[in-house]
Amino acid sequence: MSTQKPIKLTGSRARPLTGLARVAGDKSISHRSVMLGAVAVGRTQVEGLLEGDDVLATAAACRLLGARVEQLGPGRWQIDGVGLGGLAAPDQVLDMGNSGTAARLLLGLLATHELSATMTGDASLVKRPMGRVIEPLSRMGAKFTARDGNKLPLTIEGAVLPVPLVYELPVASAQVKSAVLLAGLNAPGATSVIEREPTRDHTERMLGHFGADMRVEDIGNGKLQATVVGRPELIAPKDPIRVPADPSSAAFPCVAALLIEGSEIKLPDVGTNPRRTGLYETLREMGADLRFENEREEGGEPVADLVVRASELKAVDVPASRAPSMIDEYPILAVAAACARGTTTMRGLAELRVKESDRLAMIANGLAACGVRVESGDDWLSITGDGRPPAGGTTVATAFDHRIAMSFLVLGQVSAQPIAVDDAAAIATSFPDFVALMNRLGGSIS
Ligand SMILES: O=C(O)C1=C[C@@H](OP(=O)(O)O)[C@@H](O)[C@H](O)C1
Ligand SMILES: C=C(OP(=O)(O)O)C(=O)O
Repeated sequence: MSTQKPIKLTGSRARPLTGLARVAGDKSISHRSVMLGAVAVGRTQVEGLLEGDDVLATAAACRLLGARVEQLGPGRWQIDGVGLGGLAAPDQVLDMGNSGTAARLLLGLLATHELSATMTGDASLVKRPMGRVIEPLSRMGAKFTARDGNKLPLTIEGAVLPVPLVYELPVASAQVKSAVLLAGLNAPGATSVIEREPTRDHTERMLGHFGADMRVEDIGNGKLQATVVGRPELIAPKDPIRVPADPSSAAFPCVAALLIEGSEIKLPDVGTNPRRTGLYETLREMGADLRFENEREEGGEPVADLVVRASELKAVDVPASRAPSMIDEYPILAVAAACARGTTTMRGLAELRVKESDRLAMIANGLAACGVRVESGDDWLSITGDGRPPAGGTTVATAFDHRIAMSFLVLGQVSAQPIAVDDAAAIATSFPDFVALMNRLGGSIS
């Protein structure tokens, strides 16, 4: 949570959104390109890197660990790697800010480097569970001293003799999967992660792109096993990595355009990795007029241009099995559901409770304050709309959560009365250009 002065912003009834919306680079892919660049041999070039606070925290940490990480121009970065095993002990605490991805993935890399480092984060990150990575990484030989045993700040001592691991994920988490695979990079032999519910696979794809011996197999019973063979020659790719626009960020202008009558927008170069597109599938089921055009592949990731037209939405049941492919999109889906006709039920949401805020509670309380009928349980939400936007006319608490802030600013642009958010500063963690982009399209956030 920021120590800076809160930034209060208000979303008010907007004109139809039109035009081209270039959305910021994918956060997950940006973190990974900097981290893999830092441990590869040679110079990794990146285009379209997300320059949000979360990724800048990864860049700063990789510098403290000895890699050269430089910005050449807007979105254009280069990383001179130290080679696998070459990370150096940092002479300062690694501050991962608000970013769970930065903290957990970096702990993976550090776990098999013979060094000691202390890591912390902001008031939100220090509340989030780290036991989920401490447990497997300890089995690989790393040692941890953590506040309350499983929270930041913590000190990690990387393994002197790393042990490879076969690990079945107890929770559907790409961050835990990635932490174990990244630790496996500098362990002898093969390290595998087994998952029952497929989570985003950017680490697997990018490891392949850097030349690692990486394979993913279907091992039956609905399980996938991702295996990396340790101590590969990890080589900086010849061509720059082009980071697609983030489908999780594109979700906000997309839902705004669906809800604001008369809108039609185009979002170029959006990542369409099927492990990330659950929201778009759900919106289509709700009757959304959205289509992906010009589908292609760039740097091992599928991308397309997303065209969205205002649509009348109807309620749907969102199955728990879809949660991993849209885990960050429930706040904005809840906004769409509040304006749809009927009762939308979303299940399998337990993980929402351990994000930047308890998102399940923040969505339920925020929508109720805006006049929406909401019910919730431990891991589910149901939202009833009558096909028209709700009353609004309130200030919603965000708990320094970027996705909560952006979601309610979208709702404020369609609700009968404006909706303010108490602090929009966190938006800079993932989508620094959000307010300017929305207003350029015809939105009304000030
Ligand atoms: O691996 C990643 O880049 C991410 C994985 C997800 O977290 P979990 O692994 O905790 O589900 C997601 O919520 C986060 O925004 C980014
Ligand atoms: C959960 C998120 O990120 P992280 O876990 O990296 O903080 C998010 O961006 O919604």
